[in-house]
Amino acid sequence: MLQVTHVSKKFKDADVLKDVSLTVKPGELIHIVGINGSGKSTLFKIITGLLKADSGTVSLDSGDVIGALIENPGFLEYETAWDNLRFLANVHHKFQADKVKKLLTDFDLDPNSRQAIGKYSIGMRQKVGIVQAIMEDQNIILLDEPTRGIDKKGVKQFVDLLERLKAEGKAVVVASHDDIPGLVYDRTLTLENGELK
Ligand SMILES: Nc1ncnc2c1ncn2[C@@H]1O[C@H](COP(=O)(O)OP(=O)(O)OP(=O)(O)O)[C@@H](O)[C@H]1O
Repeated sequence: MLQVTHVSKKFKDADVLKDVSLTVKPGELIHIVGINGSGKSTLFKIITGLLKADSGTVSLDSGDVIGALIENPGFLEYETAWDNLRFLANVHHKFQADKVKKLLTDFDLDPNSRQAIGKYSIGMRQKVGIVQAIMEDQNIILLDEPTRGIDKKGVKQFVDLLERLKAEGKAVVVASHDDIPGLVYDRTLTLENGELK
């Protein structure tokens, strides 16, 4: 279980997050809606430890592992999607080839492609970014504008994927500025003027 308690963050004089609290339980699918610049990425960066909050806490249960797609996923541009995913998972000694193959194929990406990821379209990169956020059986998954650049068929595949994750008891938080067609959430919260309600 993820618990964000009274988190605040300022950049210079701007209050980006003001006393934000959020609890995410296993199997929950949560939507955080907010316009560009409302602080969605900042919140995810604080949850993952990339940024430090000015005050407040983030806590996880023992055994919780966070997977995240934040902003534009960074990859080794001259390497293939497969080699990028293998590299990332090997950092944790957890590369599951069969699983990665299935996740890529489910998104109409070719696991055997020799194309460098630098030549992928934005939507294709997003798909690989989503795969890296879940391929190690992470149980708390944070996805920032996950469907950016993804076509209609890919969005449907994404919705199916989230339903499967939910059925497996994974918690997913999707941050986006608009609705993702077909996606039904357990809860929708709005991030506005630094407040999450
Ligand atoms: N490192 C930083 N230093 C200064 N200001 C920052 C920094 N990171 C973010 N900001 C500012 O904080 C605000 C929130 O940014 P953030 O990226 O969290 O918004 P967002 O909701 O994710 O936006 P988008 O939907 O455009 O990705 C913005 O005004 C941004 O300019």
